[in-house]
Amino acid sequence: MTGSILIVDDDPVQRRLIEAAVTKFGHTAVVADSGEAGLDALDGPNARDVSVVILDLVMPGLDGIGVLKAMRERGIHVPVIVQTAQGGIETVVSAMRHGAFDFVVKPASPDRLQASIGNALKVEAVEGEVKRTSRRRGDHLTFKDLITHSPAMDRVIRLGQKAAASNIPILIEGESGVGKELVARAVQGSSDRRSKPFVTVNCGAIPDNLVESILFGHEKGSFTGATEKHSGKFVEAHSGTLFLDEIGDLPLDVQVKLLRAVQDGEVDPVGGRSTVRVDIRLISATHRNLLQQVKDGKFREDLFYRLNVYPIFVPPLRDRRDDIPYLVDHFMEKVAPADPRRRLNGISAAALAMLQAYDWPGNIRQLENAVFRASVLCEGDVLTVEEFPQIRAQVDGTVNLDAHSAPLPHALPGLAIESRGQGPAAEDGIAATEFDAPARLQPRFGTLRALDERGNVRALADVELEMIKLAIDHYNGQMSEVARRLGIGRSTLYRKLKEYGIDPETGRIDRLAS
Ligand SMILES: Nc1ncnc2c1ncn2[C@@H]1O[C@H](COP(=O)(O)OP(=O)(O)OP(=O)(O)O)[C@@H](O)[C@H]1O
Repeated sequence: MTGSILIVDDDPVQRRLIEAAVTKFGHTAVVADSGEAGLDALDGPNARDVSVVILDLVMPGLDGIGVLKAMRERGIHVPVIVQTAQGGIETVVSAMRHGAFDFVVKPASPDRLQASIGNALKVEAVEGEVKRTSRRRGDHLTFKDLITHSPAMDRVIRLGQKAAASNIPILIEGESGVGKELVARAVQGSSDRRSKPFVTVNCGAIPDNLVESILFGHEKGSFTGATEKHSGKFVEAHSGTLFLDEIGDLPLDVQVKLLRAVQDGEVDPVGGRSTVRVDIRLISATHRNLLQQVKDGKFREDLFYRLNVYPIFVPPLRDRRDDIPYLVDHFMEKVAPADPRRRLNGISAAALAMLQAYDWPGNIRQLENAVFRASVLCEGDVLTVEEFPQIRAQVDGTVNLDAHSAPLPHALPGLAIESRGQGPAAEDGIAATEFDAPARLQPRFGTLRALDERGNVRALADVELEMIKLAIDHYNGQMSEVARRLGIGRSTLYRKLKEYGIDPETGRIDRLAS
């Protein structure tokens, strides 16, 4: 299988090396010398038909993570193979969280690169088919489309259903990839506005100087580049729902205008002489702590209270691990080929235990990508730990996978594991009656991995980072105790936390390593 491969790297030597390798494998190479040029090749007027992207992580200007984010915001689903000089686990996590398909450490061996491109092309081919099939379902999502069996999500569904019956502004909070947009769509799909427009704006993805015109519209000639009149997202969403994602990223001056639009139901297009009345249902979402943003002077307090009339918090996947088997089944089903003979029979108990033990920093989006990739690349008839190499690399050593190599004795209700399509229950389409949840594995606390995913000794900095996180967890965030036990001063500890981007409150990494 061959395709057109976009190579995004600021280093000319590296670019040429990859280009030569890609061409040798029989693919067509397209090169871009910056993140911006890479995006341009994928989107907009210069867009080319690209099947796979090979992306450098560290670049001046728009870096690799920035490109991954922008691709997601713009709905570009081309598989991305990330390459970087660092092979630290945090870098892998960061790239995978942002939707990277695979990860190679520079200098990548030709074999590794070829295998990775081959896999990406396979996934790309199936993904196109899945997109076409799922689009047929139409746009009306309801709360029934949310796959969940966890009490933590009951509250979300209850609040969402109630909100759907009114026009009250909703603020959906939760980490990236937890399903905030899905909840917003379910609210719209369960409301009277279901057949009206649902307009999404990702406030974090728009350049600051264009936010105002994109939201409120502009008149022709109102600024350089405004060659046509543009109605703006508020007007587009008239009579329907406007979903403002990443609202915490909105610049302060635009917040003033948003407040007026929310309060008075009127917008002022840039360069326009008159105001335009709009009737919209507003749903905002953020992965940030908006209240903290208010305290830090980054978000207007008056706007916060206007938006936060009805808050809904969507919990991270690690707080609802019971959903994982159901989600895995759902995502496997989504990519399953129509031909029943080519379908997978399920997932092994060990693989499921591993997925349940993992923390999923990229939440459901990351799980969806992992299952998708695993299903397409699986050569057997059951998904095993081998099909989740990136997750395995992170869980290995903290979870005893061998203890879970035996098949699961029973299926979950409505979910067959390692026995799909076999046995009387499955044949009847009836699930096993006895609920025998797969054993939940907790990582063995106090264990640090010494080797990386390629079997080499891990860098000291990575081990140090993990050790600090473990200590914070172990001593419940008591920083004096953490510093004392690690044998360093408090100021050294705080300096290290800053260096690694660890939030002293939570012990979690805020900054993305690259
Ligand atoms: N409960 C669920 N059942 C099935 N699929 C889900 C569920 N929650 C999320 N997903 C899927 O996970 C992916 C991420 O969800 P979504 O885009 O809604 O997350 P988000 O919180 O809005 O992310 P971000 O903050 O990055 O915008 C989507 O493909 C979505 O369909």
